[in-house]
Amino acid sequence: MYGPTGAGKSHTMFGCGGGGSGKKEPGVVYRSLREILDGGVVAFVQVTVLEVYNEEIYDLLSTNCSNSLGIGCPKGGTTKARLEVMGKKAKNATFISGTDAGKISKEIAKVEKRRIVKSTLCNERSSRSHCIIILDVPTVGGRLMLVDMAGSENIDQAGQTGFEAKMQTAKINQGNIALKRVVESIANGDSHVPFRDSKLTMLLQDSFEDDKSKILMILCASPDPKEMHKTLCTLEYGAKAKCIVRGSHTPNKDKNGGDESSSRIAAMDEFISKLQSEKKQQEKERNNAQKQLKKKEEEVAALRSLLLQKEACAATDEEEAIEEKVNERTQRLKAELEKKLEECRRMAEEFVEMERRRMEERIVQQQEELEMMRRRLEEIEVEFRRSRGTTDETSGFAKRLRSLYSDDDMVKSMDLDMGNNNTISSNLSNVLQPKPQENMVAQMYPDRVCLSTVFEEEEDKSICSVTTRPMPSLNFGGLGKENCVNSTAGDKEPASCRKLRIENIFTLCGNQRELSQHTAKDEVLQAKNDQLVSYNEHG
Ligand SMILES: Nc1ncnc2c1ncn2[C@@H]1O[C@H](COP(=O)(O)OP(=O)(O)OP(=O)(O)O)[C@@H](O)[C@H]1O
Repeated sequence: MYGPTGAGKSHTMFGCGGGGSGKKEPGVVYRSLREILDGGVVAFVQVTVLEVYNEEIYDLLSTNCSNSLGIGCPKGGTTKARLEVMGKKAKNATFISGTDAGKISKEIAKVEKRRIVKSTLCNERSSRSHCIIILDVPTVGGRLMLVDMAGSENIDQAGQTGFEAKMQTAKINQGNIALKRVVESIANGDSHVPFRDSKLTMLLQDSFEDDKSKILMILCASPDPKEMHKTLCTLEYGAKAKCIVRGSHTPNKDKNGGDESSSRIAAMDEFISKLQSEKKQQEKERNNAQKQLKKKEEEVAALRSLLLQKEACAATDEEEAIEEKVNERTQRLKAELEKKLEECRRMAEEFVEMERRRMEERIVQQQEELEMMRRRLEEIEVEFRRSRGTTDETSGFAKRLRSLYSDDDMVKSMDLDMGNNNTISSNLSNVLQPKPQENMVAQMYPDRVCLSTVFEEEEDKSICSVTTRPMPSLNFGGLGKENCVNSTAGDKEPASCRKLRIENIFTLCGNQRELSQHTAKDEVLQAKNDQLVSYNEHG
């Protein structure tokens, strides 16, 4: 029983509510006795009650007062026998025996009152001694030692004054401190355990050293909050006592002749097995932790793969969006291209229509000009006939022109009917003769009239062209105007001159197509003539 003063050690040990076995609340001593004797198995016990006070052992059951001490004797005045310690036991200790738990309890209750108590500031009946009740059961060879320790206390807190009182408190604490050292030494595995530092530890040595013994420590703590620090110290002491591995630290020579090494080895084996069990537990926890870690890693991997899938989907969506934009833009550009093409087509049609209108206007204009030219020729012819004194209007060049242009075909304007070219030629010859009247007409219309006659010798045809337009850019090629006007069919003029005239005629008429065709035809004929001449010359 361990704890600070006033915590309830004596109350737990002996109970309260009356003396002997008749207590309403019996303590551990009476309960144990009843359990041993009333259990039906064991019918006999020997009880010894000892008190350790000031490092002396007193027999509370002895009535011999020879060794009695005056100090601290209960009111009853009964002296207590002081005992010597022999080995680990009190020599000549008195015991009471019996099989009746009630009677024994009453005797114990009597001697309980013989314990030395004193009123302190902490406890009105503070035990000043350690009380040891030893229950021997010879029939089974067992022993139960119940120890009610004196309260560990602070001298100042206990209000102790005077030298003797302080010495008494110091002695009490000596037993407590010695027991504390023994417990710590055993717990630490020291080779030396200080059992002999106090009488209390000497009497308890068997209990600590016997491998078969069991030690139960009851810690008492005060409910007073002011005693908190004491309660903590008490708990620390109890925790230290729990670490005791009995039998491994103290020499033990058992009855079978075994030495301490066997018990030490057993203790070591037990310690090793304890460590192994702890290791197994730790490995189990580690395996569980690894499983959880693996599970977490799998979850992380799954989440990563999910993230990658999401990113891939996002990339695909982005590509699709880009492709869709490209398609949309392509469609828009195609539409714009179609629109532009349509616009170009429309512009081309407008241009063609405009050109067609312009050409029509030009044709109309040319027709008007031809008509005007024709009328002018008629006037000239009338003038010419009048100057000659003839009135024949059915012949002549003007008449022929009138018949030719009776229909409005502009193409025929350049393709004169060659079937009657002699007449035309003669008429033209007449018309184009450099006669005084003609000169006169020419003088009258110097920039409006220009006549040119071409005789196609090879085809025996003559082409006559007349124009009343201003001469745009006629090429006379060194030929005098007189030569051009006065040319006849019989004249031997050079081919270049003849070509030049034809070009002039077509230029005047504005028909370049016929000009190119005629020129090409002329060149072909010229080539044939040259071949023929060459053939004749060489036979
Ligand atoms: N559990 C409890 N129920 C009722 N009263 C109790 C209890 N524990 C202790 N007490 C009372 O407290 C007082 C002190 O108890 P007790 O004498 O047992 O303390 P103690 O630890 O033995 O002190 P000390 O070490 O000084 O002897 C006593 O009057 C006791 O009746």
